[in-house]
Amino acid sequence: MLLRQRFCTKSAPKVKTRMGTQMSAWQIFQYGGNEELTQTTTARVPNILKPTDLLIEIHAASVNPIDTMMRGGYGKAMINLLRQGLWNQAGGTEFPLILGRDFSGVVMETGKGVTRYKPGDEVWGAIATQRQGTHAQYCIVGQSEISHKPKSLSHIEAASLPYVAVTTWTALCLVGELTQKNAQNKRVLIHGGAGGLGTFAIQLMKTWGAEVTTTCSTDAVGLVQSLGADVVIDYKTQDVQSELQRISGFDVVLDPLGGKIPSFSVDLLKGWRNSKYVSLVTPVLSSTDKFGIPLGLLTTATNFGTNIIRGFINGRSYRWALFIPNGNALGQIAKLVDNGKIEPVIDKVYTFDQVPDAFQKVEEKHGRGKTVISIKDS
Ligand SMILES: NC(=O)C1=CN([C@@H]2O[C@H](COP(=O)(O)OP(=O)(O)OC[C@H]3O[C@@H](n4cnc5c(N)ncnc54)[C@H](OP(=O)(O)O)[C@@H]3O)[C@@H](O)[C@H]2O)C=CC1
Repeated sequence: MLLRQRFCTKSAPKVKTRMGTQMSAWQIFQYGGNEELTQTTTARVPNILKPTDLLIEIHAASVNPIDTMMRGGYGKAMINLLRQGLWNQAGGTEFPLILGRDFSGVVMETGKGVTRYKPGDEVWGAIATQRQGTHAQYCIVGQSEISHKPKSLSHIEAASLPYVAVTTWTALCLVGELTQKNAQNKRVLIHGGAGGLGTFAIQLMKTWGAEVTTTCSTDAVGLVQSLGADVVIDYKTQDVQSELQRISGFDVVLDPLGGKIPSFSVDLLKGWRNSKYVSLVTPVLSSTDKFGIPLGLLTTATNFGTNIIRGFINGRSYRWALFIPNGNALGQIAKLVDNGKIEPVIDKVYTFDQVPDAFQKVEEKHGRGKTVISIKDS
């Protein structure tokens, strides 16, 4: 495990114009398993289509559970609906599809409406699901999806954070309504503390003065304690239900694991105290895949409504959160990183040729921090 391991930061290359019309990338041509991942050196370098878009040279990217799920077709009904606009502009189609949702890299070209960045700037970002992904030499991003990268991190270190950081921000801050000002002494339960998302969420909450309880396996207890977790429950050796019920009364519960979290978790919240259970496993994408968009949305709304009513009955609130690109949040997180408040936790770094191995690792679902792909320096 590379906790805060230092990698050389290379100075930004001289940027004048795009390097060529073809690039290396990992693509899929149909949904399926790892065997669908195809490496090419002749993918088309994407074009800037909107004035607020930028062309990025990617130095490093991470692999997230969403990449392995999208490889299998998860969310395709909704994501393809969102992609229609891009297809109309670029004349593209669903395949070949490049996976990968975050990156650290360098700005190569900017659209006319880009005001905050210029060629040569080092940036990081987590991009919308309908865009072509970041497991490639270049990608197109919108200026609202990125910020300047933390100066204190190498590209490999930086690439480990954007997707999990922005998702955590959405879940705990936008949906869970925690802020730097009000989080002090709040009691927060973070399930799955050893994974990519958990390792970031623990650090953010500790930086803001919350009291953090987390669950993880035996071998990860030391890791989550080193990140600041106040109470650690080892779900392999301890009775999670009785331990959590003993200390219950949480202001916010973050549930990234959905069905793996026992239903009693909702009852661990403080009653009648504006407490919130935030789940990162929403049925919206799986329901629309299964039933089509109208019926899938209806099923989701019914499910959501049931949980809201349940929340009203006991004064607690049940909410879902989804990744939403957020360059402003990344800018604030970059400052926390440069101030030494948050550190990247990297499980393993793979070369660009080893992308299928990186997918396999993430698919095993036993992350201890993040899985990163080195692209520029591979
Ligand atoms: N809605 C959204 O937009 C998003 C949702 N997510 C969700 O968050 C989940 C986690 O993401 P991420 O952290 O990146 O994934 P990782 O694969 O990095 O981590 C998953 C972690 O969960 C732990 N875990 C599994 N079961 C339990 C359990 N019963 N109790 C405690 N810990 C457990 C694993 O540890 P161990 O090896 O000990 O089992 C592992 O450390 C994803 O699977 C996805 O469902 C993530 C990002 C966006």
